[in-house]
Amino acid sequence: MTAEEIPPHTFQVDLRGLVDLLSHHLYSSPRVYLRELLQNAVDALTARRAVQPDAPATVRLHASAGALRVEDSGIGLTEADLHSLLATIGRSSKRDGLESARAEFLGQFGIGLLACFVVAEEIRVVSRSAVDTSAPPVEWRARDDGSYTVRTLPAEARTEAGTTVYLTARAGAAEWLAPGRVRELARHFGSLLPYDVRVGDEPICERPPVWDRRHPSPAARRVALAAHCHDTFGFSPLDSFELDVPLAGVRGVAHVLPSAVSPAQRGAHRVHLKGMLLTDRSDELLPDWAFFVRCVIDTDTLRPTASRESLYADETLEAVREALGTRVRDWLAQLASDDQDRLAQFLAVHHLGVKSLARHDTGMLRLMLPWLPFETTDGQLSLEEFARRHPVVHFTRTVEEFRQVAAIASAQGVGVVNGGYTYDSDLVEKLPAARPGTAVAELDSDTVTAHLDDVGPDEELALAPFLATARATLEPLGCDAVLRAFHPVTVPALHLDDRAARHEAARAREEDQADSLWAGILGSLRGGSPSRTRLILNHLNPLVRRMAALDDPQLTGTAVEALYGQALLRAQRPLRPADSALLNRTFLGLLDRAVQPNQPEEGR
Ligand SMILES: Nc1ncnc2c1ncn2[C@@H]1O[C@H](COP(=O)(O)OP(=O)(O)OP(=O)(O)O)[C@@H](O)[C@H]1O
Repeated sequence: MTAEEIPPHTFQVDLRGLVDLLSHHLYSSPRVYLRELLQNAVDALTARRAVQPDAPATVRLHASAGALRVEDSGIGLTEADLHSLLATIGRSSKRDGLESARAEFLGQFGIGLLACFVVAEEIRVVSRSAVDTSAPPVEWRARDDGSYTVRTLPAEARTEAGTTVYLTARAGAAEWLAPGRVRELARHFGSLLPYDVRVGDEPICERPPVWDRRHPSPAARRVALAAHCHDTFGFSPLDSFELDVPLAGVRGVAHVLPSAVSPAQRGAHRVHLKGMLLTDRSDELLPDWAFFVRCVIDTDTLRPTASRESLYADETLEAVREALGTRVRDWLAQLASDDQDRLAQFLAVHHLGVKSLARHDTGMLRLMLPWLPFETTDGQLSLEEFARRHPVVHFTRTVEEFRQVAAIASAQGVGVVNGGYTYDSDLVEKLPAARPGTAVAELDSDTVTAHLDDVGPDEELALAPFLATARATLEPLGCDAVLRAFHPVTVPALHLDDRAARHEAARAREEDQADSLWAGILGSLRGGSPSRTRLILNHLNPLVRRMAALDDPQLTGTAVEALYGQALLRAQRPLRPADSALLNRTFLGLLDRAVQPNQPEEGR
C-alpha cells in the first residue's frame, strides 16, 4: 500500500503578527519607517542612474494631517515587479544581481516596506518603470491585514518614471506622519544622502559632510568641526580629527570628549551607510580602549543587520575597527610631537584610557612615557623622568603598601612608584620593554624592613624592659613590636604588614562582624600560626627615646598603644573595632595624665 500523496503547502503569513514582531522586537522605534522609505527611494535612484546616468535624481516628501507622500524619480516598477517584489515578504530586487551590484544598495532583506505598517494602516504605491517605458503606471494598495490589490492606471496618472508611496496613519500613530516630525526624521536619517532630498521645498541634505568641506585655515576647520560636534553630540570637543580609511571606504570625524568617562561606558558612534544614518548608538566601531572619542563616519563597506540599527559583525567590521584604532593612536602620537599643551590637557582627563592602551602596546607606552603621570615618592611624575632620577624603579603593587613605605623609602633615597592605581603596576613592569636598560623591582614591606638599621646589641639589651612592655601591650592586637633606627627621625613608628598578614586581618575583621555561623566558618579558616603585623619603633625618634626611659610601665603601655594607633592612621588602614576602642582608650588615658593636678609636694 503506498502512502497517499499530500500536495505541498505554502506558509501563510499573518501580517499583523509580523508587524508586531517588527515593531516590538526588530526596530527600536516606529521612527525607522521613514528611514526605510528614504532608503527605498535612494536605492531606486541608484538603480536608475546605473542604467540612465543623466536621469533626474530627486526625492520629495509631503506630510499633511495623518498622511505622507514620498515621491522619487527612481527606477520605478512594472506590474510584474509589484507582484513579485512588493507582495512577497523577504523578496528583494537588490539581492538578485552580482555581489558588486548589490553593494550599491542600502536594502537587501526585502522587509523594509513592512516597517511602514508600524505607523500606517494602508500603503499605496503608484509607480512607473524607467526601464520598460511602454509599461503603464501601476498601483499597489496594501492593508495591514495582509490583503493587497494591484491595478493598472491610465498613462496620464503618472507621466514620469519613478515611484510615489502614500501612507495613511493608523489610529494613534498620526504624530509620526506630522510635518514637523517628518522633517526632523528626514534630517536625522538623511542629512548626508548624496541626492536632492526635500521635505516640501526644504532641502534636508547637508553635503558635503563637514569633514569633506574646504576651510580657509586650519583654525577655521577646527571651529567648524567643534560646531559639528556640538550640534551632533551636545559637547564641545577637546579636539577633533579626521578619519579616513580608503581601503575600508570609511570617511568621517572623531571628536574627543572634554570630560572623563568610565572606561566601561561604551561609545555611541554615528554610522552612516552611503549617507544614510544607520545608527547613532554604535558601540562596536572602535576598540574598547578608545572610549574617549565619539565618531561620525560614512562608509560603503560595512553591512547592517536586518534591524539596520547595528553593524554586522564580520571581518570587515574587524578591519575597520582596527584601522580606526590606528588612526586614534596616530592622532595621539601627533599630539605628543606637535601640540604638547593639548596633549597635557587630554591626559589630564583621559590618562586612564591611554594607560589601558599602553598596557598592550609597547610603542604607545614608549611614546607616552614622558607624559603619563604616576604617583611617586618624588611627587607626581612621568616614568621617563622617574627612571632618569633613580637607577632602579621600585614600585608597590598596592596603594596601602605605598603609603606604608613611601616616606621611609624616600628618606633612604629609594624612589618608589605607587603601582596601586588602575594599570600602573602593569605599566611599570612593562617599562624595560619600552625603555631598554631600565631596572624595575617590586618593593614590599619585608624589603623595607631589611633596609632599616638594627639597633646595636648593647642598646637592645638596655631597652629590653621597654620592648617587653611594648610587646605585651601589642600582643592582644596580633602585632609584634620591633626596634630599629631609621629616617626620617620625625616618624616615631611604622605599622607594617605583609600580604599574608593583611589577608588574615581582613579575615579577622569579617569574623568580628559575622554572625555565629559565619564566624565559625571563618574561624576555621584561621591558619596554624597567623601572620602578624609589626610595629617598628624608631630608635632615632626623640619621643620613642623618652618613652624608653620611662619607669612607669602603665604609662609606657598607653604610650605604645598611642604610637600603634597613630601608625595605623598614618598608613590609612581600615580600623578594626578593637583598634577604634584602643584609640579612644589611649587618647583619654593620655588626656587624663595631662590634666592631673600637680601632686602636692610632701611636707607642705
Ligand atoms: N521606491 C521604490 N522604487 C522602486 N522599487 C522599490 C521601491 N520601494 C521598494 N521597491 C522594491 O521593493 C522591494 C522590496 O522592498 P523592501 O523595502 O521591502 O525591501 P528591500 O529594500 O529590498 O530590503 P530591506 O528589507 O533590506 O530594506 C525592493 O527590493 C525594491 O525592488
